[in-house]
Amino acid sequence: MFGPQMLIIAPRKVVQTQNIPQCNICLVSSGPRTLIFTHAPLAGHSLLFLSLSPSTRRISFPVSAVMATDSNTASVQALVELTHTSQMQAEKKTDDGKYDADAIAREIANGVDIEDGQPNPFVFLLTILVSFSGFLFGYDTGYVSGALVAIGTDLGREITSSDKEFITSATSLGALLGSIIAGTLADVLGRKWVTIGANTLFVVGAALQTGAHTVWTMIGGRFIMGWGVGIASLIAPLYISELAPSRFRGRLVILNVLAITGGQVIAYAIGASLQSLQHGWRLLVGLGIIPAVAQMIMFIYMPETPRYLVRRGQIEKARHVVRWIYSSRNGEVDEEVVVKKVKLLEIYNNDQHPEWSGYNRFKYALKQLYFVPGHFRALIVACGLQGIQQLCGFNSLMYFSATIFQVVGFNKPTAVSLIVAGTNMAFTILAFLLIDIVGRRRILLCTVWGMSAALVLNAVAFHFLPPTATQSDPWAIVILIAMMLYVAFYAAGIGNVPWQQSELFPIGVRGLGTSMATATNWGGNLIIGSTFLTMMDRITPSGTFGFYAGLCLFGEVFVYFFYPETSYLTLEDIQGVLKDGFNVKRSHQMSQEAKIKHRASTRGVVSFDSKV
Ligand SMILES: O[C@H]1[C@H](O)[C@@H](O)[C@H](O)[C@@H](O)[C@H]1O
Repeated sequence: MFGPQMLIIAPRKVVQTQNIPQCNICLVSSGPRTLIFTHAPLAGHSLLFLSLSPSTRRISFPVSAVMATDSNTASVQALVELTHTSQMQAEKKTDDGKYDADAIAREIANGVDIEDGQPNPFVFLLTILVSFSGFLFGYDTGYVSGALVAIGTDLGREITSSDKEFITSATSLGALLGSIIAGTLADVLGRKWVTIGANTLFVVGAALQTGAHTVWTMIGGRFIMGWGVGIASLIAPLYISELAPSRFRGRLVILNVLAITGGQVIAYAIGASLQSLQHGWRLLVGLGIIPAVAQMIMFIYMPETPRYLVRRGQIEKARHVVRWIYSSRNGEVDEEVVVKKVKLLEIYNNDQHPEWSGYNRFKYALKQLYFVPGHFRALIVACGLQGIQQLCGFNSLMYFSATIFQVVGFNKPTAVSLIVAGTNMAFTILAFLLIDIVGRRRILLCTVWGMSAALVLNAVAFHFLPPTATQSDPWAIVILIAMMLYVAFYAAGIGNVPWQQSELFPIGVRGLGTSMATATNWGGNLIIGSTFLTMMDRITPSGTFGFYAGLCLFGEVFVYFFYPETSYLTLEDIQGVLKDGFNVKRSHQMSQEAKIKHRASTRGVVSFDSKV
């Protein structure tokens, strides 16, 4: 039962208060949480408490004070409206003038987070459609190794090693540039139209390569396609995380990574099967046009994300999308809950300067990103994780595993590479199953050290590998096992967690912040892709893998000190966590609380916070 004895709640720190006499309410902000106190004496109890913390807004009780906090008037206004609705509900009286306990219970139940319900299958469908971008990212970065060995003299002459390097890195360079502008474009044009634009680049780039008869046309095609890859690699996780209910967000973002790794496996497999077909590589490249066109057409009918719509002041449209996302399987949805959800989005995502030009917005966001401590912390975490993902050296395997396995003495190096790509995909599925249950931080802490250990084993095995080794040499087998262990640890953790990057940034700087992080990813990719073979040559394979092992250890330390737990927290909660520090401990506690609450509420028990 719901009783006042459950309401022992006190804000730890009142940051700022402000009177809103006409509304008779009080908002008190304590760290990432905002508490609202309203004036509505309830059957002998003087306190009504409504916690608006995104993770705890499920309680409503009377209070006597009238104060408010928030320098943002629009936010306060939205909170005020929200409180009014709740207050009116809570004040329902029975015929004899007493407060209606059932009505109050209903109000409390109404306070149960919209996020606790089952999202509509439509969310999964949208995620799958968005993940076509991930597939294209994987396919287009994956097919190059197969295409390079099959091109022969089709580009007018025998291609040299440096041609190969240019053809490979043109995409990484294009992706780096594309990712730099993608975030700002997404903020100005919207997530949907930028995705459609990326598809156009995929199609133009692939068409150019398919019909290429010179090395430079091929490089040009790869470069244009690279812009599409860079933009898509940012937009897809951004779109998904702005759309997903918080407790599914991790998994839904991983669906996109699964599509990346799936695209890589398919590109490897098609590449291997078309190897003996004359001009087969043209078909391999051209096939990439099909998913790009399909996604382009489907995206015309896709909605924008509710957070973007709210930011643009399109509230009715935002409600419409929220209705879709949270309606039950038979299409029912509680309208009041929808209104509340959109109001909450307004509080955190409202655009304070709708009249600003794109340039002014960019300038303002840039300043905010670097000078608002919470935003800058988000940037450090997002870029740090993306840097670790690439500098751990994984893509040297993706791009050159066939070469490595050839050196080791395997007869069918391309087939062995397919094992690497397959392991990558299989363990991404494991991450998909575990991420929201285990948590992003814990999954990284458990896997990054494993990558380091596997790399050390690899380095040792290379050291003892005889120069004339064959695939039956024990050290060759150790190398294969070490590589697979390394890939498994990578795919279960750092291969996908950095793509959760959008959740770290508030909407005002989300586009720019994710751009910087994605550019860090592609910058790292470019560095690894263009130095790996030289490093193997200059400092030996053992030195190269030993170096990557050291970088992984550094990554483990970074995660330990700087990466807060974000699973089960709403995007708005996460930004609160980073406001006054990295708050690793607090985030862990909040995440646990949110998880427990979710479990309690899905079992029909309403749980209350005793600590705020
Ligand atoms: O998350 C992806 C995935 O791990 C891919 O396999 C890898 O090639 C990409 O670089 C990475 O961003």
